[in-house]
Amino acid sequence: MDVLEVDHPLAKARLTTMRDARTDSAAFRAALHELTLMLIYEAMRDAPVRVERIHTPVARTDGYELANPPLLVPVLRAGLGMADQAHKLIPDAQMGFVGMSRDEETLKPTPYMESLPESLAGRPVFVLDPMLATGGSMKYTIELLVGRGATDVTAVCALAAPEGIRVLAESGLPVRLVTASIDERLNDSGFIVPGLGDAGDRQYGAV
Ligand SMILES: O=P(O)(O)OC[C@H]1O[C@H](OP(=O)(O)OP(=O)(O)O)[C@H](O)[C@@H]1O
Ligand SMILES: O=c1cc[nH]c(=O)[nH]1
Ligand SMILES: [Mg+2]
Repeated sequence: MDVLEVDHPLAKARLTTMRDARTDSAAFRAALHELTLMLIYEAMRDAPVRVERIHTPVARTDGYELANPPLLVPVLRAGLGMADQAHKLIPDAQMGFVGMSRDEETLKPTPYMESLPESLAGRPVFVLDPMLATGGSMKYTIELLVGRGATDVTAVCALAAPEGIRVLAESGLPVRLVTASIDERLNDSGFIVPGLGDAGDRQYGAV
């Protein structure tokens, strides 16, 4: 599996804000918004473009537009904090939604919502979720997408644990990962270490 760790001072600075336990919800959301722009920018680096001739006020030149914009799929709740920013960079993208909540005892994902186009054949898909921990939620989401014909999935995550990366790599699913950091490990409660805590709670409050 291809893994791109976006190792950039600006990404590190936003991630530091998100990690810091003193950061309040508003500042956490703002940092995630800005980090998302950076992750999507890197994730789109090799996206195919269509070339067309245009006129500037001065001369004719080549113009470029995305040949096949990805479907954006935020995983609720925490992925919602990445959705608008990804859409800002890729305004032509369609958006689907998956709702998933991890059982904090078993660490298994419990899906509660799914709103996706019927066929994803031939369409790249970007799954937006700040956290890849055990990998259970992401694997479940990608299986849903593959069930609808997706063959080209990018998981866009602020943080990833080695355990979750291994689960995706060994799944054989057609996925690559773009993340701002591969952290050390999971703790006994399934939280990423050093991590940033619960990404949903830190944005929206504890449920
Ligand atoms: O890799 P995993 O072990 O499956 O954990 C990662 C999942 O946990 C978090 O969601 P959570 O279940 O806390 O839901 P929330 O976004 O509503 O807070 C996170 O946003 C991922 O979806
Ligand atoms: O560290 C973690 C692990 C799973 N989900 C989160 O929000 N944070
Ligand atoms: Mg949560």
